[in-house]
Amino acid sequence: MNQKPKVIVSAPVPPDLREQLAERCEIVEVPTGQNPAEVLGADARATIEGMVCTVRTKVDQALLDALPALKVSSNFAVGFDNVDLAAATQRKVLICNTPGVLDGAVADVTIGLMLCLSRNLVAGDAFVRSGAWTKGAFPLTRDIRGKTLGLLGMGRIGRVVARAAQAFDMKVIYHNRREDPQAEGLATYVERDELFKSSDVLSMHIPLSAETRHSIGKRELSLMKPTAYLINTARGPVIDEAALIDALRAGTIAGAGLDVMEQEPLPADSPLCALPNVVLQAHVGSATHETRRAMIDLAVANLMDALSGKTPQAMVNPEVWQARA
Ligand SMILES: O=CC(=O)O
Repeated sequence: MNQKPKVIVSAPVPPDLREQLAERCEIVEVPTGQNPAEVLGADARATIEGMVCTVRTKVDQALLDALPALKVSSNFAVGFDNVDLAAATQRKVLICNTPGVLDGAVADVTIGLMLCLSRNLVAGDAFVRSGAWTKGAFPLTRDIRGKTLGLLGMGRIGRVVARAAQAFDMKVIYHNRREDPQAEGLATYVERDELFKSSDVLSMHIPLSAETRHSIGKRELSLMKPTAYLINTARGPVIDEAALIDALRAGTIAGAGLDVMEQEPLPADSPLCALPNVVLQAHVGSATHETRRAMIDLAVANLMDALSGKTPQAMVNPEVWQARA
């Protein structure tokens, strides 16, 4: 009888799914976010063929060196900025992720942040609770209806946000590396600077990479309208946070809604926490019971498929798979 392949589980896999995985693989537990190279001894690591992990696991050169038999690493996330993709591809380690199943949940948080900012809903809650309402009316806010929503990045999530914005009668514009035929009828392509200049609400839907890190800085922020809001549900480091804090303090832009930051978890002494024109969330774009279940189902299916020779549904570096065939 063939031995079951050994896999690291370093993600919240629910018991029923864990049972299915255990029928096909030998599970080696690594607490979520801990480095398998530090948790496991060299003997245990030597025969690991697969891994399912969160973005808190850095799949870098050092970890790849520590897992010499690794064939597949399956991210419990759509983002894969935790992975040194060039190193993984060079070592023929297949990287999988969870696109598609979280688009609606992330889009919902994007729209939620937009409404919180434009209608000042978070401050409104505090206003009522504190009794301030008994002393006077809450200040007027701003409509989003008829305004322009700009999307930087027009992938799956951007398209769901664009569709949702139609229900608010918003004009949607976008900028991508190239014009996207799938955006036709949903949003109008504009040049990058035009996106910053024309948006009343500007939302980030780009992945984090060497190219996009700090790609929104002082220059981009200075192009924006002083009445505009910036929303980030993608990855914190795509924005130069120091420049954003300066812009928020100076009133270069009206406010920001951030589900992601440069440092996560965000410490309470971050200047962001002291800014009244910011709405913060704890990186919860995909954090619903339904969506997280769909994500872990897909992440584990990707892992089991890759180890059993079946083409996984979602591969980040499919060239590794093709080269194996
Ligand atoms: O941030 C969440 C993800 O990348 O899935």
